[in-house]
Amino acid sequence: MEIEELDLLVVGGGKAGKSLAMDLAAAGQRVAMVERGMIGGTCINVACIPTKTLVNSARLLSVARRAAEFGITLPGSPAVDIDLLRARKEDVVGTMVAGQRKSFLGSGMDLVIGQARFTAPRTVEVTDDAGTRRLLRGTKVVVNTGMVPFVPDIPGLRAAEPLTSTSILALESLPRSIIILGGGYIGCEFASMLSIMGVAVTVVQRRDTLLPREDADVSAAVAKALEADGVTLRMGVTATSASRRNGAGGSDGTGRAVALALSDGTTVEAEEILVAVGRTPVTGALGLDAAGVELNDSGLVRVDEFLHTTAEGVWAAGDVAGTPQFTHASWNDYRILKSNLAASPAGTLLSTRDRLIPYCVFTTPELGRVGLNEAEARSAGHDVRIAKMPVAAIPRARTVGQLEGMWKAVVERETDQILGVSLLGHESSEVIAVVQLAMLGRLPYQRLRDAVIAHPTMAEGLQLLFSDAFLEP
Ligand SMILES: Cc1cc2nc3c(=O)[nH]c(=O)nc-3n(C[C@H](O)[C@H](O)[C@H](O)COP(=O)(O)OP(=O)(O)OC[C@H]3O[C@@H](n4cnc5c(N)ncnc54)[C@H](O)[C@@H]3O)c2cc1C
Ligand SMILES: NC(=O)c1ccc[n+]([C@@H]2O[C@H](COP(=O)([O-])OP(=O)(O)OC[C@H]3O[C@@H](n4cnc5c(N)ncnc54)[C@H](O)[C@@H]3O)[C@@H](O)[C@H]2O)c1
Repeated sequence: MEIEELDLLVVGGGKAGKSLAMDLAAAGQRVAMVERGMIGGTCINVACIPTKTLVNSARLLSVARRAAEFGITLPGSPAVDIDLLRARKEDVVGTMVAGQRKSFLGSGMDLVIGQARFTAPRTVEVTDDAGTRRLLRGTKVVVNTGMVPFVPDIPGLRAAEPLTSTSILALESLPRSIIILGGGYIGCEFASMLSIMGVAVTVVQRRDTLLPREDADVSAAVAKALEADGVTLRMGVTATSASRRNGAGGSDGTGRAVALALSDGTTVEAEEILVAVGRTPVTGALGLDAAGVELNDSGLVRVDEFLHTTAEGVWAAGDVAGTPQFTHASWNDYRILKSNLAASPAGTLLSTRDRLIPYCVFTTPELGRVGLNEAEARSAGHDVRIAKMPVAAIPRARTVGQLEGMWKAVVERETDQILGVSLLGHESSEVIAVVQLAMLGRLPYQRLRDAVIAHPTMAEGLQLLFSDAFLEP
Protein backbone atom coordinates (compact mmCIF):
# COMPACT_ATOMS: atom_id res chain seq x y z
CA MET A 1 0.00 0.00 0.00
CA GLU A 2 1.38 3.42 -0.93
CA ILE A 3 2.06 5.85 1.91
CA GLU A 4 0.34 9.22 1.57
CA GLU A 5 2.67 11.98 2.80
CA LEU A 6 1.27 14.94 4.78
CA ASP A 7 2.55 18.03 6.52
CA LEU A 8 0.20 17.40 9.46
CA LEU A 9 -1.58 14.21 10.45
CA VAL A 10 -4.15 14.51 13.25
CA VAL A 11 -5.23 11.25 14.88
CA GLY A 12 -8.61 11.74 16.58
CA GLY A 13 -10.72 14.80 15.87
CA GLY A 14 -10.99 16.27 19.36
CA LYS A 15 -11.09 19.95 20.22
CA ALA A 16 -7.35 20.58 19.91
CA GLY A 17 -6.76 18.41 16.87
CA LYS A 18 -9.66 19.59 14.75
CA SER A 19 -8.88 23.26 15.45
CA LEU A 20 -5.25 22.79 14.43
CA ALA A 21 -6.15 20.71 11.37
CA MET A 22 -8.56 23.38 10.11
CA ASP A 23 -6.07 26.21 10.61
CA LEU A 24 -3.13 24.54 8.94
CA ALA A 25 -5.21 23.17 6.07
CA ALA A 26 -6.68 26.64 5.47
CA ALA A 27 -3.12 27.99 5.43
CA GLY A 28 -2.33 25.67 2.52
CA GLN A 29 -0.60 22.77 4.28
CA ARG A 30 -1.34 19.14 3.37
CA VAL A 31 -3.44 18.02 6.35
CA ALA A 32 -5.40 14.85 7.10
CA MET A 33 -7.51 14.30 10.20
CA VAL A 34 -8.57 10.75 11.05
CA GLU A 35 -11.80 10.47 13.02
CA ARG A 36 -13.49 7.19 13.76
CA GLY A 37 -17.01 8.54 13.78
CA MET A 38 -17.85 11.54 15.93
CA ILE A 39 -17.57 14.57 13.69
CA GLY A 40 -16.64 17.36 16.09
CA GLY A 41 -15.45 15.02 18.86
CA THR A 42 -16.75 14.07 22.29
CA CYS A 43 -17.88 17.50 23.51
CA ILE A 44 -20.34 18.15 20.71
CA ASN A 45 -21.62 14.61 20.25
CA VAL A 46 -21.86 13.00 23.68
CA ALA A 47 -20.67 15.37 26.38
CA CYS A 48 -20.88 19.11 27.04
CA ILE A 49 -23.33 20.12 24.33
CA PRO A 50 -26.03 17.43 24.69
CA THR A 51 -25.82 17.40 28.49
CA LYS A 52 -26.00 21.16 28.86
CA THR A 53 -28.92 21.23 26.43
CA LEU A 54 -30.71 18.79 28.74
CA VAL A 55 -29.69 20.73 31.85
CA ASN A 56 -31.31 23.79 30.30
CA SER A 57 -34.57 21.88 29.82
CA ALA A 58 -34.47 20.66 33.42
CA ARG A 59 -34.02 24.22 34.64
CA LEU A 60 -36.93 25.45 32.53
CA LEU A 61 -39.06 22.71 34.02
CA SER A 62 -38.04 23.70 37.51
CA VAL A 63 -38.94 27.36 36.86
CA ALA A 64 -42.18 26.38 35.09
CA ARG A 65 -43.22 24.40 38.17
CA ARG A 66 -42.83 27.60 40.15
CA ALA A 67 -44.65 29.71 37.53
CA ALA A 68 -47.33 30.92 39.93
CA GLU A 69 -44.62 32.28 42.22
CA PHE A 70 -43.58 34.53 39.34
CA GLY A 71 -47.12 35.64 38.63
CA ILE A 72 -47.70 33.34 35.68
CA THR A 73 -50.47 30.77 35.39
CA LEU A 74 -50.06 27.77 33.13
CA PRO A 75 -52.92 25.72 31.67
CA GLY A 76 -51.63 22.50 33.25
CA SER A 77 -48.72 20.99 35.10
CA PRO A 78 -45.46 21.23 33.18
CA ALA A 79 -43.94 17.84 32.39
CA VAL A 80 -41.11 16.31 30.38
CA ASP A 81 -41.95 15.06 26.91
CA ILE A 82 -39.05 12.69 26.31
CA ASP A 83 -39.50 12.66 22.52
CA LEU A 84 -39.44 16.46 22.30
CA LEU A 85 -36.55 16.59 24.74
CA ARG A 86 -34.52 14.14 22.67
CA ALA A 87 -35.48 15.91 19.44
CA ARG A 88 -34.21 19.24 20.75
CA LYS A 89 -30.98 17.71 21.99
CA GLU A 90 -30.48 15.99 18.62
CA ASP A 91 -31.27 19.21 16.78
CA VAL A 92 -28.67 21.17 18.77
CA VAL A 93 -26.08 18.44 18.33
CA GLY A 94 -26.98 17.78 14.70
CA THR A 95 -26.73 21.45 13.75
CA MET A 96 -23.33 21.74 15.37
CA VAL A 97 -22.06 18.51 13.79
CA ALA A 98 -23.22 19.68 10.36
CA GLY A 99 -21.48 23.02 10.91
CA GLN A 100 -18.28 21.24 11.91
CA ARG A 101 -18.33 18.97 8.88
CA LYS A 102 -18.75 22.00 6.63
CA SER A 103 -15.86 23.82 8.32
CA PHE A 104 -13.62 20.75 8.14
CA LEU A 105 -14.23 20.26 4.42
CA GLY A 106 -14.12 24.01 3.74
CA SER A 107 -10.66 24.24 5.30
CA GLY A 108 -9.24 21.93 2.65
CA MET A 109 -8.26 19.14 5.06
CA ASP A 110 -8.64 15.50 4.11
CA LEU A 111 -11.27 14.27 6.60
CA VAL A 112 -10.59 10.55 6.85
CA ILE A 113 -13.37 8.60 8.53
CA GLY A 114 -12.00 5.43 10.03
CA GLN A 115 -10.09 3.84 12.87
CA ALA A 116 -6.43 4.83 13.02
CA ARG A 117 -3.61 2.60 14.27
CA PHE A 118 0.08 3.40 14.24
CA THR A 119 2.19 0.95 12.22
CA ALA A 120 5.50 2.87 12.22
CA PRO A 121 6.87 6.22 13.41
CA ARG A 122 4.51 9.05 12.37
CA THR A 123 2.54 6.58 10.26
CA VAL A 124 -0.99 5.29 10.74
CA GLU A 125 -3.08 2.74 8.95
CA VAL A 126 -6.72 3.78 8.70
CA THR A 127 -9.49 1.27 8.18
CA ASP A 128 -13.01 2.43 7.40
CA ASP A 129 -16.30 0.60 7.95
CA ALA A 130 -16.10 -1.00 4.51
CA GLY A 131 -12.66 -2.39 5.34
CA THR A 132 -10.84 -0.02 2.95
CA ARG A 133 -7.37 0.82 4.20
CA ARG A 134 -5.07 3.82 3.77
CA LEU A 135 -1.55 4.51 5.01
CA LEU A 136 -0.86 8.08 6.09
CA ARG A 137 2.41 9.60 7.28
CA GLY A 138 2.78 13.09 8.71
CA THR A 139 5.92 15.16 8.98
CA LYS A 140 4.18 16.26 12.17
CA VAL A 141 1.58 14.18 14.00
CA VAL A 142 -0.88 15.13 16.75
CA VAL A 143 -2.67 12.47 18.83
CA ASN A 144 -6.03 13.73 20.20
CA THR A 145 -8.07 10.58 20.78
CA GLY A 146 -9.79 11.57 24.04
CA MET A 147 -11.27 9.32 26.70
CA VAL A 148 -14.27 7.03 27.08
CA PRO A 149 -16.34 6.11 30.16
CA PHE A 150 -14.62 3.76 32.60
CA VAL A 151 -16.67 0.81 33.87
CA PRO A 152 -15.07 -0.63 37.04
CA ASP A 153 -14.62 -4.32 37.64
CA ILE A 154 -17.41 -4.78 40.18
CA PRO A 155 -18.83 -8.34 40.20
CA GLY A 156 -22.02 -8.48 38.13
CA LEU A 157 -21.86 -4.85 37.01
CA ARG A 158 -21.26 -5.40 33.30
CA ALA A 159 -23.97 -8.08 33.16
CA ALA A 160 -26.33 -5.60 34.84
CA GLU A 161 -26.27 -3.50 31.62
CA PRO A 162 -25.09 -0.24 33.19
CA LEU A 163 -25.64 3.02 31.38
CA THR A 164 -22.75 5.39 30.75
CA SER A 165 -22.81 9.13 30.10
CA THR A 166 -22.88 8.20 26.40
CA SER A 167 -25.57 5.51 26.31
CA ILE A 168 -27.93 7.36 28.66
CA LEU A 169 -28.27 10.08 26.01
CA ALA A 170 -29.97 7.58 23.69
CA LEU A 171 -32.67 6.42 26.16
CA GLU A 172 -36.15 6.37 24.67
CA SER A 173 -37.88 6.89 27.98
CA LEU A 174 -36.95 8.28 31.36
CA PRO A 175 -36.47 5.59 33.98
CA ARG A 176 -38.57 5.97 37.11
CA SER A 177 -35.50 5.46 39.23
CA ILE A 178 -31.76 5.35 38.76
CA ILE A 179 -28.63 4.63 40.79
CA ILE A 180 -25.73 6.86 39.86
CA LEU A 181 -22.39 5.31 40.76
CA GLY A 182 -19.94 8.17 41.33
CA GLY A 183 -20.47 11.61 42.76
CA GLY A 184 -18.10 13.58 40.54
CA TYR A 185 -18.90 16.01 37.73
CA ILE A 186 -20.94 13.61 35.62
CA GLY A 187 -22.69 12.03 38.60
CA CYS A 188 -23.72 15.38 40.08
CA GLU A 189 -24.85 16.91 36.78
CA PHE A 190 -27.02 13.89 35.88
CA ALA A 191 -28.34 13.58 39.45
CA SER A 192 -29.42 17.20 39.36
CA MET A 193 -31.11 17.17 35.95
CA LEU A 194 -32.74 13.74 36.30
CA SER A 195 -34.18 14.45 39.74
CA ILE A 196 -35.65 17.73 38.50
CA MET A 197 -37.20 15.70 35.65
CA GLY A 198 -38.90 13.45 38.19
CA VAL A 199 -36.55 10.45 38.27
CA ALA A 200 -35.87 9.00 41.75
CA VAL A 201 -32.07 9.30 41.97
CA THR A 202 -29.68 7.61 44.40
CA VAL A 203 -26.04 8.65 44.19
CA VAL A 204 -23.51 6.14 45.51
CA GLN A 205 -20.23 7.91 46.17
CA ARG A 206 -17.08 6.19 47.43
CA ARG A 207 -15.70 9.30 49.10
CA ASP A 208 -17.37 11.06 52.05
CA THR A 209 -18.20 14.10 49.94
CA LEU A 210 -19.48 14.86 46.47
CA LEU A 211 -17.04 16.56 44.07
CA PRO A 212 -14.11 15.59 46.31
CA ARG A 213 -11.78 18.17 44.75
CA GLU A 214 -13.87 20.97 46.28
CA ASP A 215 -13.72 22.42 49.80
CA ALA A 216 -15.89 20.45 52.23
CA ASP A 217 -18.30 23.37 52.76
CA VAL A 218 -18.77 23.78 49.00
CA SER A 219 -19.35 20.05 48.49
CA ALA A 220 -21.83 20.13 51.37
CA ALA A 221 -23.70 23.00 49.71
CA VAL A 222 -23.90 21.02 46.44
CA ALA A 223 -25.15 18.01 48.40
CA LYS A 224 -27.79 20.16 50.11
CA ALA A 225 -29.03 21.45 46.75
CA LEU A 226 -29.26 17.93 45.33
CA GLU A 227 -31.08 16.67 48.41
CA ALA A 228 -33.51 19.58 48.14
CA ASP A 229 -34.37 18.26 44.66
CA GLY A 230 -35.03 14.82 46.14
CA VAL A 231 -31.72 13.06 45.44
CA THR A 232 -30.75 10.35 47.93
CA LEU A 233 -27.05 10.44 48.75
CA ARG A 234 -25.14 7.36 49.90
CA MET A 235 -21.64 8.58 50.62
CA GLY A 236 -18.56 6.86 51.99
CA VAL A 237 -19.65 3.49 50.58
CA THR A 238 -18.50 1.38 47.64
CA ALA A 239 -20.38 -1.07 45.51
CA THR A 240 -19.45 -4.70 46.13
CA SER A 241 -21.66 -6.38 43.51
CA ALA A 242 -24.50 -5.70 41.10
CA SER A 243 -27.27 -7.81 39.65
CA ARG A 244 -30.16 -7.22 37.30
CA ARG A 245 -33.60 -8.78 37.24
CA ASN A 246 -35.61 -8.19 34.11
CA GLY A 247 -39.33 -8.71 33.76
CA ALA A 248 -39.89 -9.74 37.35
CA GLY A 249 -41.54 -6.86 39.08
CA GLY A 250 -38.65 -4.60 39.98
CA SER A 251 -38.51 -2.15 42.83
CA ASP A 252 -40.95 0.23 41.16
CA GLY A 253 -43.14 -2.17 39.25
CA THR A 254 -41.56 -1.48 35.86
CA GLY A 255 -40.18 -4.93 35.29
CA ARG A 256 -36.58 -3.74 35.14
CA ALA A 257 -34.55 -3.63 38.31
CA VAL A 258 -30.90 -3.49 39.20
CA ALA A 259 -29.67 -4.14 42.72
CA LEU A 260 -26.37 -2.77 43.95
CA ALA A 261 -24.88 -4.27 47.11
CA LEU A 262 -22.86 -1.77 49.13
CA SER A 263 -19.86 -2.10 51.42
CA ASP A 264 -21.97 -1.25 54.51
CA GLY A 265 -24.12 -4.34 53.97
CA THR A 266 -27.12 -2.50 52.52
CA THR A 267 -28.52 -2.78 49.00
CA VAL A 268 -29.96 -0.08 46.77
CA GLU A 269 -32.35 -0.85 43.91
CA ALA A 270 -33.50 1.08 40.88
CA GLU A 271 -34.64 0.61 37.32
CA GLU A 272 -31.30 1.66 35.80
CA ILE A 273 -27.74 2.31 36.89
CA LEU A 274 -25.47 5.00 35.46
CA VAL A 275 -21.75 4.49 35.93
CA ALA A 276 -19.90 7.79 36.36
CA VAL A 277 -16.63 6.96 38.09
CA GLY A 278 -14.19 8.57 35.68
CA ARG A 279 -12.98 8.13 32.13
CA THR A 280 -10.25 6.05 30.55
CA PRO A 281 -7.84 7.26 27.83
CA VAL A 282 -8.27 5.95 24.27
CA THR A 283 -4.83 4.46 23.72
CA GLY A 284 -5.44 0.69 23.72
CA ALA A 285 -5.81 -0.15 20.05
CA LEU A 286 -3.74 2.78 18.79
CA GLY A 287 -0.47 0.88 18.33
CA LEU A 288 1.46 3.64 20.06
CA ASP A 289 4.43 1.27 20.60
CA ALA A 290 5.02 1.17 16.86
CA ALA A 291 5.23 4.95 16.86
CA GLY A 292 7.62 5.16 19.83
CA VAL A 293 4.99 7.03 21.86
CA GLU A 294 5.16 6.11 25.55
CA LEU A 295 2.39 6.14 28.13
CA ASN A 296 2.81 7.35 31.71
CA ASP A 297 1.84 5.43 34.85
CA SER A 298 -1.78 6.57 34.53
CA GLY A 299 -2.04 5.20 30.99
CA LEU A 300 -2.04 8.68 29.47
CA VAL A 301 0.20 9.67 26.56
CA ARG A 302 3.41 10.95 28.16
CA VAL A 303 3.98 14.56 27.11
CA ASP A 304 6.31 17.30 28.29
CA GLU A 305 5.09 20.78 29.15
CA PHE A 306 5.18 21.66 25.43
CA LEU A 307 2.84 18.73 24.63
CA HIS A 308 5.60 16.85 22.81
CA THR A 309 5.47 13.05 23.22
CA THR A 310 8.45 10.72 23.55
CA ALA A 311 8.52 10.30 19.72
CA GLU A 312 10.18 12.80 17.40
CA GLY A 313 7.59 14.79 15.46
CA VAL A 314 4.63 13.57 17.54
CA TRP A 315 2.61 15.71 19.92
CA ALA A 316 -0.52 14.89 21.95
CA ALA A 317 -3.35 17.04 23.28
CA GLY A 318 -6.57 17.00 25.25
CA ASP A 319 -7.82 14.35 27.66
CA VAL A 320 -5.55 11.61 26.30
CA ALA A 321 -2.49 13.71 27.11
CA GLY A 322 -3.52 14.32 30.71
CA THR A 323 -4.78 17.85 30.10
CA PRO A 324 -7.55 18.67 32.64
CA GLN A 325 -10.67 17.09 31.17
CA PHE A 326 -12.41 20.18 29.86
CA THR A 327 -13.08 21.27 26.29
CA HIS A 328 -11.63 24.72 26.90
CA ALA A 329 -8.42 23.14 28.23
CA SER A 330 -8.08 21.06 25.07
CA TRP A 331 -8.71 24.22 23.07
CA ASN A 332 -5.85 25.92 24.91
CA ASP A 333 -3.69 22.91 23.96
CA TYR A 334 -4.47 23.76 20.33
CA ARG A 335 -3.09 27.27 20.79
CA ILE A 336 0.04 25.87 22.39
CA LEU A 337 0.47 23.32 19.60
CA LYS A 338 -0.12 25.84 16.85
CA SER A 339 2.69 27.98 18.20
CA ASN A 340 5.03 25.11 19.06
CA LEU A 341 4.66 23.26 15.76
CA ALA A 342 5.57 26.45 13.92
CA ALA A 343 8.49 27.37 16.21
CA SER A 344 12.05 27.20 14.89
CA PRO A 345 14.40 24.81 16.77
CA ALA A 346 15.83 27.70 18.81
CA GLY A 347 12.48 29.48 19.12
CA THR A 348 10.43 30.03 22.26
CA LEU A 349 7.88 27.33 23.01
CA LEU A 350 4.55 27.80 24.76
CA SER A 351 4.08 25.71 27.89
CA THR A 352 1.13 24.14 29.68
CA ARG A 353 2.63 25.16 33.03
CA ASP A 354 0.69 27.45 35.39
CA ARG A 355 -2.41 27.68 33.20
CA LEU A 356 -5.39 29.19 34.96
CA ILE A 357 -8.15 26.80 33.88
CA PRO A 358 -11.62 27.54 35.26
CA TYR A 359 -14.44 25.00 35.21
CA CYS A 360 -18.14 24.88 35.89
CA VAL A 361 -20.27 22.03 37.17
CA PHE A 362 -23.74 22.41 35.68
CA THR A 363 -25.81 21.24 38.58
CA THR A 364 -28.76 23.47 39.53
CA PRO A 365 -27.59 25.78 40.94
CA GLU A 366 -24.25 25.61 39.18
CA LEU A 367 -20.72 25.74 40.54
CA GLY A 368 -18.14 28.03 38.94
CA ARG A 369 -14.54 27.46 39.99
CA VAL A 370 -11.26 29.13 39.27
CA GLY A 371 -7.87 29.10 40.96
CA LEU A 372 -7.16 27.57 44.35
CA ASN A 373 -9.82 26.59 46.84
CA GLU A 374 -9.25 27.12 50.57
CA ALA A 375 -7.81 23.66 51.23
CA GLU A 376 -5.43 23.89 48.26
CA ALA A 377 -4.30 27.41 49.19
CA ARG A 378 -3.62 26.49 52.82
CA SER A 379 -1.77 23.30 51.92
CA ALA A 380 0.36 25.32 49.47
CA GLY A 381 1.39 27.47 52.46
CA HIS A 382 -0.57 30.64 51.69
CA ASP A 383 -1.72 32.85 54.55
CA VAL A 384 -5.30 33.50 53.45
CA ARG A 385 -8.45 35.42 54.25
CA ILE A 386 -11.75 33.78 53.37
CA ALA A 387 -14.85 35.54 52.10
CA LYS A 388 -18.13 33.64 52.24
CA MET A 389 -21.59 34.85 51.38
CA PRO A 390 -25.04 33.37 50.74
CA VAL A 391 -26.25 33.95 47.18
CA ALA A 392 -29.50 35.22 48.70
CA ALA A 393 -27.62 38.45 49.57
CA ILE A 394 -27.40 39.39 45.86
CA PRO A 395 -30.30 41.61 44.63
CA ARG A 396 -30.42 39.89 41.23
CA ALA A 397 -30.86 36.52 42.93
CA ARG A 398 -33.98 38.00 44.55
CA THR A 399 -35.44 39.34 41.28
CA VAL A 400 -35.05 35.97 39.53
CA GLY A 401 -36.07 33.96 42.59
CA GLN A 402 -32.88 31.88 42.62
CA LEU A 403 -31.64 32.18 46.19
CA GLU A 404 -29.87 28.87 46.57
CA GLY A 405 -26.11 28.59 46.95
CA MET A 406 -23.07 30.29 48.41
CA TRP A 407 -20.04 32.14 47.12
CA LYS A 408 -16.58 31.73 48.56
CA ALA A 409 -13.29 33.49 47.81
CA VAL A 410 -9.73 32.93 48.92
CA VAL A 411 -7.55 36.05 49.19
CA GLU A 412 -3.84 36.14 49.97
CA ARG A 413 -3.41 38.20 53.14
CA GLU A 414 -0.11 39.82 52.28
CA THR A 415 -0.73 40.73 48.62
CA ASP A 416 -4.55 41.10 48.50
CA GLN A 417 -4.45 38.89 45.39
CA ILE A 418 -7.45 36.65 44.70
CA LEU A 419 -6.14 33.08 44.78
CA GLY A 420 -9.43 31.51 43.74
CA VAL A 421 -13.20 31.41 44.09
CA SER A 422 -15.93 28.78 44.31
CA LEU A 423 -19.24 30.28 43.24
CA LEU A 424 -22.28 28.05 43.73
CA GLY A 425 -25.41 29.78 42.52
CA HIS A 426 -27.44 31.14 39.64
CA GLU A 427 -25.34 32.04 36.54
CA SER A 428 -22.07 31.31 38.34
CA SER A 429 -20.65 29.94 35.10
CA GLU A 430 -20.85 33.48 33.68
CA VAL A 431 -19.63 35.34 36.78
CA ILE A 432 -16.56 33.13 37.08
CA ALA A 433 -15.02 34.73 33.97
CA VAL A 434 -15.04 38.13 35.70
CA VAL A 435 -12.97 36.78 38.57
CA GLN A 436 -10.72 34.90 36.16
CA LEU A 437 -9.94 38.14 34.32
CA ALA A 438 -9.17 39.91 37.60
CA MET A 439 -6.81 37.08 38.52
CA LEU A 440 -5.12 37.15 35.10
CA GLY A 441 -4.67 40.90 35.47
CA ARG A 442 -3.34 40.33 39.00
CA LEU A 443 -5.83 42.85 40.36
CA PRO A 444 -6.04 43.08 44.15
CA TYR A 445 -9.51 42.12 45.41
CA GLN A 446 -10.27 45.79 46.17
CA ARG A 447 -10.42 46.53 42.43
CA LEU A 448 -13.38 44.18 42.08
CA ARG A 449 -14.94 45.36 45.31
CA ASP A 450 -14.74 49.01 44.25
CA ALA A 451 -15.54 48.64 40.54
CA VAL A 452 -18.84 50.11 39.33
CA ILE A 453 -20.66 46.94 38.30
CA ALA A 454 -24.07 47.17 36.64
CA HIS A 455 -27.10 46.67 38.88
CA PRO A 456 -28.89 44.31 39.29
CA THR A 457 -26.57 41.58 37.98
CA MET A 458 -25.15 38.46 39.57
CA ALA A 459 -21.62 39.82 38.94
CA GLU A 460 -22.50 42.75 41.19
CA GLY A 461 -22.41 40.22 44.02
CA LEU A 462 -18.60 40.33 43.80
CA GLN A 463 -18.68 43.78 45.42
CA LEU A 464 -20.53 42.28 48.35
CA LEU A 465 -18.38 39.17 48.56
CA PHE A 466 -15.19 41.21 48.96
CA SER A 467 -16.76 43.77 51.33
CA ASP A 468 -16.04 43.86 55.06
CA ALA A 469 -19.42 42.23 55.62
CA PHE A 470 -18.24 38.92 54.16
CA LEU A 471 -14.41 39.00 53.91
CA GLU A 472 -12.81 38.01 57.19
CA PRO A 473 -10.32 40.52 58.62
C1 LIG B 1 -20.98 13.79 30.03
C2 LIG B 1 -19.83 14.76 29.90
C3 LIG B 1 -20.06 16.10 30.07
C4 LIG B 1 -19.02 17.01 29.94
N1 LIG B 1 -19.27 18.33 30.12
C5 LIG B 1 -18.29 19.22 29.96
C6 LIG B 1 -18.56 20.61 30.07
O1 LIG B 1 -19.68 21.03 30.34
N2 LIG B 1 -17.55 21.48 29.88
C7 LIG B 1 -16.28 21.05 29.58
O2 LIG B 1 -15.39 21.89 29.38
N3 LIG B 1 -16.00 19.73 29.48
C8 LIG B 1 -16.97 18.82 29.66
N4 LIG B 1 -16.69 17.50 29.51
C9 LIG B 1 -15.31 17.08 29.19
C10 LIG B 1 -15.03 17.28 27.69
O3 LIG B 1 -16.06 16.67 26.93
C11 LIG B 1 -13.69 16.67 27.30
O4 LIG B 1 -12.67 17.15 28.16
C12 LIG B 1 -13.33 17.05 25.88
O5 LIG B 1 -14.34 16.68 24.98
C13 LIG B 1 -12.02 16.35 25.49
O6 LIG B 1 -11.69 16.68 24.18
P1 LIG B 1 -10.39 16.09 23.52
O7 LIG B 1 -9.79 17.19 22.70
O8 LIG B 1 -9.50 15.43 24.47
O9 LIG B 1 -10.88 14.97 22.49
P2 LIG B 1 -12.30 14.36 22.17
O10 LIG B 1 -13.30 15.41 21.89
O11 LIG B 1 -12.60 13.32 23.18
O12 LIG B 1 -12.03 13.69 20.76
C14 LIG B 1 -11.34 12.51 20.56
C15 LIG B 1 -11.78 11.98 19.21
O13 LIG B 1 -10.88 10.95 18.81
C16 LIG B 1 -11.63 9.97 18.11
N5 LIG B 1 -10.82 8.75 18.14
C17 LIG B 1 -10.44 8.03 19.22
N6 LIG B 1 -9.67 6.99 18.85
C18 LIG B 1 -9.56 7.07 17.50
C19 LIG B 1 -8.88 6.27 16.51
N7 LIG B 1 -8.17 5.20 16.83
N8 LIG B 1 -8.98 6.63 15.22
C20 LIG B 1 -9.71 7.72 14.87
N9 LIG B 1 -10.36 8.50 15.74
C21 LIG B 1 -10.28 8.18 17.03
C22 LIG B 1 -12.94 9.89 18.89
O14 LIG B 1 -13.97 9.38 18.09
C23 LIG B 1 -13.17 11.35 19.26
O15 LIG B 1 -13.99 12.02 18.34
C24 LIG B 1 -17.71 16.55 29.64
C25 LIG B 1 -17.47 15.19 29.46
C26 LIG B 1 -18.52 14.30 29.60
C27 LIG B 1 -18.24 12.84 29.39
N1 LIG C 1 -19.05 20.51 33.54
C1 LIG C 1 -17.89 19.95 33.19
O1 LIG C 1 -16.90 20.62 32.89
C2 LIG C 1 -17.80 18.46 33.15
C3 LIG C 1 -18.95 17.69 33.21
C4 LIG C 1 -18.83 16.31 33.17
C5 LIG C 1 -17.58 15.74 33.05
N2 LIG C 1 -16.48 16.52 32.98
C6 LIG C 1 -15.13 15.92 32.90
O2 LIG C 1 -15.24 14.51 32.79
C7 LIG C 1 -14.41 13.89 33.77
C8 LIG C 1 -15.00 12.59 34.19
O3 LIG C 1 -16.14 12.82 35.02
P1 LIG C 1 -16.60 11.76 36.10
O4 LIG C 1 -17.71 12.35 36.88
O5 LIG C 1 -16.80 10.44 35.43
O6 LIG C 1 -15.30 11.57 36.98
P2 LIG C 1 -14.82 12.31 38.30
O7 LIG C 1 -13.42 11.90 38.50
O8 LIG C 1 -15.16 13.73 38.31
O9 LIG C 1 -15.73 11.66 39.46
C9 LIG C 1 -15.78 10.31 39.70
C10 LIG C 1 -16.29 10.13 41.12
O10 LIG C 1 -16.58 8.75 41.30
C11 LIG C 1 -16.16 8.35 42.59
N3 LIG C 1 -15.88 6.92 42.49
C12 LIG C 1 -14.84 6.33 41.87
N4 LIG C 1 -14.97 4.99 41.91
C13 LIG C 1 -16.12 4.74 42.58
C14 LIG C 1 -16.82 3.55 42.94
N5 LIG C 1 -16.36 2.36 42.61
N6 LIG C 1 -17.98 3.67 43.63
C15 LIG C 1 -18.46 4.89 43.94
N7 LIG C 1 -17.85 6.03 43.62
C16 LIG C 1 -16.71 5.96 42.95
C17 LIG C 1 -14.95 9.20 42.89
O11 LIG C 1 -14.80 9.39 44.27
C18 LIG C 1 -15.27 10.51 42.18
O12 LIG C 1 -15.84 11.46 43.02
C19 LIG C 1 -14.27 14.91 34.88
O13 LIG C 1 -13.03 14.77 35.52
C20 LIG C 1 -14.39 16.23 34.20
O14 LIG C 1 -13.13 16.78 33.92
C21 LIG C 1 -16.56 17.87 33.03
